[in-house]
Amino acid sequence: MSEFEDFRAGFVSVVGRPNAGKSTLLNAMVGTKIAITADQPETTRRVIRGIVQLEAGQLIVVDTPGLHRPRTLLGERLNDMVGEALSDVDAVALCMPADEPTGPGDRFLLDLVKKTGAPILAVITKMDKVTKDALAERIIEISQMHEFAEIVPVSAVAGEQVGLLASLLLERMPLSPPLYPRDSVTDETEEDRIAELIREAALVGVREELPHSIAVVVDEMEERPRREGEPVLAIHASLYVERESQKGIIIGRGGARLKRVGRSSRESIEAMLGRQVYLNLFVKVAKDWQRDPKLLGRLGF
Ligand SMILES: Nc1nc2c(ncn2[C@@H]2O[C@H](COP(=O)(O)OP(=O)(O)OP(=O)(O)O)[C@@H](O)[C@H]2O)c(=O)[nH]1
Repeated sequence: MSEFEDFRAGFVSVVGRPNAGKSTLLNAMVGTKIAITADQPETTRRVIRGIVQLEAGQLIVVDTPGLHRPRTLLGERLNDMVGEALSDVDAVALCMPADEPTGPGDRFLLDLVKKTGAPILAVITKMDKVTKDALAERIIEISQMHEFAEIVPVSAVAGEQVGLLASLLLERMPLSPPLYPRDSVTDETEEDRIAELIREAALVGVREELPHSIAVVVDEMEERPRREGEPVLAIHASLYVERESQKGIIIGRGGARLKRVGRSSRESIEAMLGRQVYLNLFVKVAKDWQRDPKLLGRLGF
């Protein structure tokens, strides 16, 4: 009998309108921080795979950028990524918040994911935000939308029913040996994850169009020997904005804001890597990068 005879492994697409709680759910399922979260909608830019390692199998979770009407080339690319993320999945988790009624965005997404032919599980996110009665009503409302494979209320923040959701998804995965090493949590590179942590820190408290103008690239990482103890990891990263005026906002009076961003991203990078790092952040202007195909490519889109 082979080691993985009853093992299941497959791909799950997590979809939902902006701010539905997809990234928080993904992090809770994986058990570590893979996707960054923020209060502003449309924080998620790239398709991130988180790998949920379970006793009896592996869920490769694809996090999709919130669907929205494309206004820029970046917007169009994001929507293309949603299409790619949806092809060839074994199950879809359609996230809808408990504290907001069903809207046209949810129905649009439902029609889109129906085309995959994969089982669709309705996930009612943020259940901690509503009363039991309100949740019961929301379940009824969602059950009338479509014949879902399951309707699962969860709270990623409180960790409620996240494990149940994972096992309901796993039941729908094909029998397969592990698709990724048993100890990996993502297929993102370390550089990408570091850049995302810096972007997350830079997003705190910024408003209007600025969040979409920020991109982060890790330029270089080097081991720096020290006279005593372990070497320190030096990270050089560039934080791009689209206009000179935005540079001032990011840097802040006397560099105070940039210092805060540097400190908090260094702390989260150290927590992720479990070691001390030295972070060197540069703020640069890449004029209108969201509309410039060459710059988009260079910034990793
Ligand atoms: N109370 C509560 N808040 C939650 C829960 N899950 C997510 N949130 C909050 O909802 C907001 C949006 O969460 P995200 O996970 O970034 O949402 P998203 O769907 O990935 O958003 P996009 O990147 O816009 O697609 C954040 O402020 C989260 O803290 C939950 O279970 N309970």
